[in-house]
Amino acid sequence: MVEEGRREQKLMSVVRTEMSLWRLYLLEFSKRSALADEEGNGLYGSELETSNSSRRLQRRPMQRCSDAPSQAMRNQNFLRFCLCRSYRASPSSIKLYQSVSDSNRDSAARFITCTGFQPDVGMISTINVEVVAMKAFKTEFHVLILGIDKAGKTTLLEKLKTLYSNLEGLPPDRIVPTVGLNIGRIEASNTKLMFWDLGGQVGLRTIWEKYYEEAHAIIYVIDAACPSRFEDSKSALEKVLRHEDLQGAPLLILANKQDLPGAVTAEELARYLDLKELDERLYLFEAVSAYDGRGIKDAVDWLMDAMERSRRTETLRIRAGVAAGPIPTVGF
Ligand SMILES: Nc1nc2c(ncn2[C@@H]2O[C@H](COP(=O)(O)OP(=O)(O)OP(=O)(O)O)[C@@H](O)[C@H]2O)c(=O)[nH]1
Ligand SMILES: [Mg+2]
Repeated sequence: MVEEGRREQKLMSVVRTEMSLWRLYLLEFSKRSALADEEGNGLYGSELETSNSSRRLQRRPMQRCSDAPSQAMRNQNFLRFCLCRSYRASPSSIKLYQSVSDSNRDSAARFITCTGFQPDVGMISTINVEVVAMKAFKTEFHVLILGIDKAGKTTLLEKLKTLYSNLEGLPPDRIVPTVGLNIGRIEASNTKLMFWDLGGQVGLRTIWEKYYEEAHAIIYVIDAACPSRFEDSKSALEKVLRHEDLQGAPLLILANKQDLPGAVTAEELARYLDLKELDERLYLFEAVSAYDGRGIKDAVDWLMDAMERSRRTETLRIRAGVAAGPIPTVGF
């Protein structure tokens, strides 16, 4: 009892504001979901309901208050936001439901029940959260690394492996021009990324488009220290951007080889390329060196964020059949 009282006290000190309350739940939530994720599964609500904090809160009587709908909406939005951050999922792949029906249980989607308690307005509410794309949380993002020959694509891929995995990537002096495809897998901030690095020689560029449909994003590498090849880089990139299979794919343009004295900056490169095909695509120019690694982490951070926000990611998820689910209920 004393132990329980202490727990309650501790809980209530955390539950001072709505924000901290939700953080508490999400802590619980993410711990358990992460466990389940390792087995490739999500969680059912009942599993979460057995957690101490949830059980404690659920015992309180249900009440309603006058501004319940707006509070509920605020909660939902905040919860959705937190889930997006926690799982790097896109907001629309997370749907909140009023209740979990038996038919839902049969679906591939998993349910997680969180109990919400708002001390400020004295309202207790139960939100059943269906994370429709539970599997999608562990979806691998496919990133195409493109660019003309000798831009430094494979060197970049090997550097990414060194920076983001336990494997030491190949040193630059062991890298040869790419004829087929190099694949690299890394995990950054709980997100899995798979890179496809293709050969950039003229005769090999026709193969690029075979990978477009499945790609979440493109990294386009340019040798920033070699202005004589900018024109070739620009026209190859424009062709990539015109391809309809890459519609909406976020684009990260890397001004590589910054360790070399003559390398132009990302801004100079952007000015030079003067791309007209960007439309509403998310894009960024970033100065990097695949040799010494500068700029790479910032570039990868941006890329992950862009892929999460990108509508294309959602489209690919839907195509893979993971985002299908019942119609969400708004408010409760
Ligand atoms: N100084 C410097 N050299 C680099 C850098 N990145 C790549 N290189 C060199 O540029 C040359 C081409 O690098 P690769 O990684 O093979 O280029 P690639 O784009 O994969 O070329 P393809 O496979 O033919 O399309 C090699 O000599 C690399 O050592 C860099 O950041 N700085
Ligand atoms: Mg290569």
